[in-house]
Amino acid sequence: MKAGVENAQTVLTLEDVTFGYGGNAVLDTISLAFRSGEFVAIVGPNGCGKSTLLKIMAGLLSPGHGAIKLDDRPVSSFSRKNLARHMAMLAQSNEAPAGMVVCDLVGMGRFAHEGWLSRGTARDIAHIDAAMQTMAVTDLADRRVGELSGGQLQRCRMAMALAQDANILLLDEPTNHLDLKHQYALLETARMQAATGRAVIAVLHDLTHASLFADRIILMDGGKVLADGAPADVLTPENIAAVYGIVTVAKTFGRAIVHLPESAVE
Ligand SMILES: Nc1ncnc2c1ncn2[C@@H]1O[C@H](COP(=O)(O)OP(=O)(O)OP(=O)(O)O)[C@@H](O)[C@H]1O
Repeated sequence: MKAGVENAQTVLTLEDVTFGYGGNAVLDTISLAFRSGEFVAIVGPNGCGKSTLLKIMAGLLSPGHGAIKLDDRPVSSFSRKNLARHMAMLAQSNEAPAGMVVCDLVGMGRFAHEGWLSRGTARDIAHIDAAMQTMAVTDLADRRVGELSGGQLQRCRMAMALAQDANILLLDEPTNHLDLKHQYALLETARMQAATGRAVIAVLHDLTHASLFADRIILMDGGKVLADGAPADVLTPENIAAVYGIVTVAKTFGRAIVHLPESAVE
């Protein structure tokens, strides 16, 4: 565990969660606990159930069996608005209202905090401004969403999630559409969010990024958790071969673990 999060508390738990779409089983008896102050990367091959797991955590899907608890209370017992005060999710889908201007899109992140008489308060505006600055989209504030590039939109959507000011951040492939600089900036932002005590749980495909930025990696395969722990313990060539079916050579650069195809290494 990182320095500074010794007092970390378990904020989200999954107990024996199973889920399937129709008759097709996707998640198989998954039990996990997430703590405040940790940045957890969920990795694994296409179709292994990562996004489904995130949607289950967010209460967007109900498990067939098992329980999901937020601060020891079933997620299903929270109203959507109350849940949004605790959890923000950056979904994989890039859909957003094309005619809306960026500052209003980011402002949608504040809906959980707004009451009938307290809409657009100074506090809301401060959170919106801070989130836009963090994601370097302030200069896009008056642009229409439909006119943005893919990367610009992704950064605005992340700003919306940050504006929500929730204790748990669920990020589904957050670096999608981003260039290298903005990929690193987003992952650094995610790490900083964890450093302030939030639980950050991100689905990532780039294992090097996961090793570089995450405190803990959950490796999934076929709807199950194959490994869960520190990056160096999870991202072994044995685990990569078992899950992705490729033979790799692992090189380390500081925290970063890079898996290169064995056939391409001299
Ligand atoms: N709405 C849906 N209806 C039916 N099947 C679905 C639905 N969404 C996902 N699936 C199936 O569930 C399985 C897990 O999908 P999921 O999106 O969770 O995987 P993933 O690990 O996030 O994949 P990727 O890395 O490709 O994004 C896949 O076989 C997928 O085809």
